[in-house]
Amino acid sequence: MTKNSDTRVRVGTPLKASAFRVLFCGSGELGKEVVIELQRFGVEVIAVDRYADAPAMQVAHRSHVVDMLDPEALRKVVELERPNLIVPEIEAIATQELVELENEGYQVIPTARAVNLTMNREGIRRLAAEELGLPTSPYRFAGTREEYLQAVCEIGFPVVVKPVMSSSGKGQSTVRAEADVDGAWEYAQSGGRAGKGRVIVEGFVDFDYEITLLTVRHKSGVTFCAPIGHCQEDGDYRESWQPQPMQDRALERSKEIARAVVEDLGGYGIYGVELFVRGDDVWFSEVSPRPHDTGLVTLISQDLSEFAIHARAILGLPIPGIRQNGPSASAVILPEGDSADVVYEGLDDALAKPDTQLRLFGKPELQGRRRMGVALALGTSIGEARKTAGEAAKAVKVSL
Ligand SMILES: Nc1ncnc2c1ncn2[C@@H]1O[C@H](COP(=O)(O)OP(=O)(O)OP(=O)(O)O)[C@@H](O)[C@H]1O
Ligand SMILES: NCC(=O)N[C@@H]1O[C@H](COP(=O)([O-])[O-])[C@@H](O)[C@H]1O
Ligand SMILES: [Mg+2]
Repeated sequence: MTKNSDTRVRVGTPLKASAFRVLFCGSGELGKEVVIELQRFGVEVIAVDRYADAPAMQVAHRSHVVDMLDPEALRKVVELERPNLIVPEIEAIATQELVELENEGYQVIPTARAVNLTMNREGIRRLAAEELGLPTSPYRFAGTREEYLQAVCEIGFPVVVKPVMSSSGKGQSTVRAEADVDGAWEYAQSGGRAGKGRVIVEGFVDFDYEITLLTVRHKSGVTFCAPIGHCQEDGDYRESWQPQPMQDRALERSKEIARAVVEDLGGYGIYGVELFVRGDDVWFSEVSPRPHDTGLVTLISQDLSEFAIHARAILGLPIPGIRQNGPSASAVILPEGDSADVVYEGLDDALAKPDTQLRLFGKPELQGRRRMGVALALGTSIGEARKTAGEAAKAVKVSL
């Protein structure tokens, strides 16, 4: 796919000289769905991750196993493949190297700066709170145990402690009393996606509910999806639903905050803007410069899923409208154990009801607790959709 002088998109043929090549840094479940959407446009896709047979690798044209936190290794694979677009899919990447590559002419989605700032909680939090003046939880950063203890003391219980580079709740804990303080530091040092390092200590926001506002920057402007409500345990999402009922004022405020963030970060693509809501008050929490896990619900809740939207936006294609299909929900399949050959049963029970779908990600290994799939459902109400999705997820039996 190339741009004519009038910027209209032209489609080439994968694996030929005319191919439009997209390289994914990170090849998990979210990338897998975007790869499928790009394949539908005849794009040539290269999937990269830290381990072999990652979900997106299974649907890409080819793949590479690379330590993406190693700048030299990352550069080597980019220079080998010379992609038209580089699409970061996970936060644990040597993002400074992406900045360099962008300076040399590579195009990073949505922009290397957006990826660099959001991969690290310090970058995005300082931008949102200190430069854009958006409301956030109170926070401190700490690089040593002493700084950490000082930060907890200044903010006061309860606090949420997270490694600056982590996601899906890895290394995250809530500290409610003195007895939890040491454990939270140790967990943050061992549980992040990039090893030991700095942490953020956040004051606990006592919200009524939290949302992800999927916000897409595309060639014709900014478009919002209906708000997605979700519930999290141990910092990781368990269930999401759309649309989250909201007062007009809170939704307007959410859109204002999301617009301010994505307009500053720029580029084309979907962003998952995470917000806490209490009454009419809205706090910015964080933002993913790519599809969001809670947005898996859009595989059933919208005519264009967040993955289809991302594919269109990054290719410079129009997104004239997004149809919402009514009350919908997703529930994760989150087994725990150890296996290098997981088997799934009960799919027939899970899919027995109409308006129910499943995705099994095909992850090659389970070590500890890992999201391996998701159940999706439509309903006549959010409550019904959540119940159906939850039952479908439970019906899937995982044997190790
Ligand atoms: N300051 C806070 N006050 C109250 N709850 C919080 C706070 N920070 C985080 N949480 C809760 O923990 C969840 C996960 O936090 P956060 O989004 O920062 O972590 P994450 O590891 O980046 O997760 P993900 O990658 O799934 O988005 C939030 O969705 C929210 O439910
Ligand atoms: N909250 C971020 C998120 O959901 N990211 C998704 O999880 C994958 C990593 O999964 P893994 O830890 O099971 O390898 C990532 O590659 C991405 O698809
Ligand atoms: Mg989050």
